[in-house]
Amino acid sequence: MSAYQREVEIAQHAVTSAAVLCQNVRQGDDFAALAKSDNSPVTVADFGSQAIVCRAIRQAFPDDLIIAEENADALRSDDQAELRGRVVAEVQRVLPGADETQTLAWIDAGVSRDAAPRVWTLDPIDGTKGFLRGGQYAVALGLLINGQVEVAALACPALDDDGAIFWAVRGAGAFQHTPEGDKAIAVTPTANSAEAALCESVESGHSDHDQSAQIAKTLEIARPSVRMDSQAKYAAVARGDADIYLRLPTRAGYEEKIWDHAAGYLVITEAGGKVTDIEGKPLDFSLGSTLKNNRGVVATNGKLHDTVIAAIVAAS
Ligand SMILES: Nc1ncnc2c1ncn2[C@@H]1O[C@H](COP(=O)(O)O)[C@@H](O)[C@H]1OP(=O)(O)O
Ligand SMILES: [Mg+2]
Ligand SMILES: [Mg+2]
Ligand SMILES: [Mg+2]
Repeated sequence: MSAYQREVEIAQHAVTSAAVLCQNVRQGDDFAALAKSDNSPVTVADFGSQAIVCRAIRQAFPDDLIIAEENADALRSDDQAELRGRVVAEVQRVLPGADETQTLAWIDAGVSRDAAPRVWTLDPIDGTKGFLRGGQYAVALGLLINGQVEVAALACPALDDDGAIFWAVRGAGAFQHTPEGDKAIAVTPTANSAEAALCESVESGHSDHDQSAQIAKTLEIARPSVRMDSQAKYAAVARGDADIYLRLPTRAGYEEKIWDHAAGYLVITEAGGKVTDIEGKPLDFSLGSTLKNNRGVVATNGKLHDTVIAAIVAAS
């Protein structure tokens, strides 16, 4: 039996169920968002997805901690009774018999923020803006042991025709789930930056598009950059659809959240690629909920990594 076999099974199953909930919501006629205190959107599906995944982890591994993006505070308020009811109803479609008290408690199982020897990190919907605009989004789950990402499960429900599920275990490879079984995935062999495909966020507030254009020019990249929401970008590089993912800081002081990167990081790394910050430093997942020792993220097929970092240094 391979290491973390049970964790992989639970994680894969959890993100797959959560993806079903998200697609159910997206296929409905109303998935309006609530604005959080930082003005970013959160929907019925973000809450429902977090409930599904946290429940699965709680049941299988009752002692594990979970650092997840959302919490149930807004849902508990009297003036959000309608939203709360819709979240419970969506959870019940996937888990018949779930009640309101349970649903809110499952969501709040994800409120840990500190580092721990064994802690999961969850983005119930990564790319909520993509979810809302009909673009890419992901359900991203990682297991950190002593600050290292050991297990990852990444559901990209809007990728390909029927969605795509990726998973990885440190030291054991990265895989895409298919009806015929799990298929190992690998990054491209591209070593010439002029032939590379670059991807980045749709949101210019999340990653500096002007600077990436300048870097693409330095690298003599001929193709226009592919803009995509969420950790689907990590999946794209991991399976060879793209060669480079740039996330260039737009403002000083923004600390990247671990749930925005842990799963994608392991999937690319295990597919043969490399992930660092914009200075080429390894991402440090050991510091709690943010990557406070890093700035931005650069993910590549590995072969292009040093060239890309040099181009970023030259552009800044
Ligand atoms: N200033 C920022 N720089 C980088 N990422 C950000 C910034 N503000 C929000 N994000 C995060 O970027 C993620 C989406 O990435 P992408 O644009 O690649 O799809 C979201 O999880 C979002 O976090 P949040 O959920 O708190 O809004
Ligand atoms: Mg996110
Ligand atoms: Mg999110
Ligand atoms: Mg969010």
